Amino acid sequence: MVTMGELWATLGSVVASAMFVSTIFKQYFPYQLWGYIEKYSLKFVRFLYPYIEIRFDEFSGGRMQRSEAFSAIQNYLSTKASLHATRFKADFVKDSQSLVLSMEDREEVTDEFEGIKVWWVLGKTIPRTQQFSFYPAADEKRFYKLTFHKSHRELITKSYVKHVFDGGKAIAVKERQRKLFSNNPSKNWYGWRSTKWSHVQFEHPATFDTLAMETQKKEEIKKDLKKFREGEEYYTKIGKAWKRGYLLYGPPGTGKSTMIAAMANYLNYDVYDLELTTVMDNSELRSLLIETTNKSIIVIEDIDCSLDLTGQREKKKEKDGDEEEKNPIEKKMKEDSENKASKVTLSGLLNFIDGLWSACGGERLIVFTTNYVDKLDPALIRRGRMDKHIEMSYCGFEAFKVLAKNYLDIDSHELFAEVGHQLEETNMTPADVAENLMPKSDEDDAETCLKNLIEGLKVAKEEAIKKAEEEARLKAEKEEKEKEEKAKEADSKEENKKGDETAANSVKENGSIDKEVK
Ligand SMILES: Nc1ncnc2c1ncn2[C@@H]1O[C@H](COP(=O)(O)OP(=O)(O)OP(=O)(O)O)[C@@H](O)[C@H]1O
Ligand SMILES: [Mg+2]
Repeated sequence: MVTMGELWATLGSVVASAMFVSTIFKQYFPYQLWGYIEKYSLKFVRFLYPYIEIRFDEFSGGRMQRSEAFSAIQNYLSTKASLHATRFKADFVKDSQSLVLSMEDREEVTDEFEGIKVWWVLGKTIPRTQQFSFYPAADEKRFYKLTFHKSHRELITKSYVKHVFDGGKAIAVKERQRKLFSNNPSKNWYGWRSTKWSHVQFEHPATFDTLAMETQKKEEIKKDLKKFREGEEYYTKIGKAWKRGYLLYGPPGTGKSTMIAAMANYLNYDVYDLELTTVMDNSELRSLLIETTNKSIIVIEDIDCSLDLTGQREKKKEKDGDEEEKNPIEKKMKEDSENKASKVTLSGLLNFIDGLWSACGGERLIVFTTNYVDKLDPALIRRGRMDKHIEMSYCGFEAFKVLAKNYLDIDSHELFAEVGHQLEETNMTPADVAENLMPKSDEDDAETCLKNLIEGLKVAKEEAIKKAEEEARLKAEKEEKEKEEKAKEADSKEENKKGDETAANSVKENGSIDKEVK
């Protein structure tokens, strides 16, 4: 079989002869004939070299954006290169567990598609300008060159190239290291290499298997997520942006943050942890959200604390208004501190969730968490914005069984019945159950841990009873006070009434005396 090297050697001699012939022609033939000669010599070369070349540059659109095609080809060829090439660049990905080999510069890789052979070469061009550069590598322009026989033009340009892109993208999804992004304060957004989001590798061990929750509820959430992930066509069909809002609510320690991690692991998505208190205003919020990538979960934790959802800021300003004129220096200081505080508003957030943001990109989940669902504005959590509401509640027996399996590696035990009975009577968060179940030393076995939990549940129950009694006492006291106050009020009203009547009577009497006098 002819290799590309041999082909080039043949071509080299043909080109040399052609150049020699062309020099002779230029000397002895008139200028008008050159056009014809060039045309026919090109045809001749094409006849001798029946191959087509396609070049895929690394950067398209200036140097700003790395070409998607280049990355896809790189991924696709990383699997082929390990079979054919002899020189590689090696890299570890995914926690140093798998080695990725990619082609070295100018290395040739052959591939076959439906019995047709094609050649790939990684090339680079170095600019000829003699400029001094701090980053010489940044001036190089790399590209992949695909060569194939011209008789397969149709098949290669349509089917094969698509096959390579799809294959490359699938590998990227599989090999991708997921990231946890946090937003930078806007004062750090500008300057060399600064970004709006910083990231670290996302490596949270939580999964739906380890999440303590009723099985039925868990399955429902998993199905919902799966439907979303595979729903590109469906969302296009119904004319809706490919986004979905989740609201997780429940007391602290019931697993809201853990659920987000499990979701990200299940979907294989990146996580953007959006800290709203460092976002100055709605336009900053917009530019942050626009920079998020697809296949991601955007998380806003404790939404009730990060946003002024009750309009209290407005009220506070009104109250301060009276004092403004009294102390101008204080007023200025107050203004400065207010200017520094976040001015993201509910309407800004809402506009973005279902307004403009819908137009850019898809495949994004937005998850809000709160401990107090009642505090949230109904406008924020209506379906369409927050499509799915999930209540994370106190630990039930099913959730306990998951924790027992996670922490003690047991599916059943004679003490389970007692734990179940106690859980029915006491509200304990999965976080507290987990803490009680965790072995505190090497000597602690499953039985000791379960006994600890039962003890913990009993204590919690007693405390809850005491708290309820205390609350009832306070309530009764308050009611008693209110009653007394009402009685007092009624008394004073009665007295006032009586006073008024006496006065009216005396006026009447005076009037009749006056008449008599007349
Ligand atoms: N449902 C659960 N399943 C498994 N582990 C849980 C669950 N709930 C809580 N935990 C454990 O408790 C810890 C705290 O839970 P998590 O941070 O998810 O609670 P949260 O609901 O986000 O609380 P907060 O409202 O305070 O943010 C977790 O690290 C996890 O180990
Ligand atoms: Mg949390």
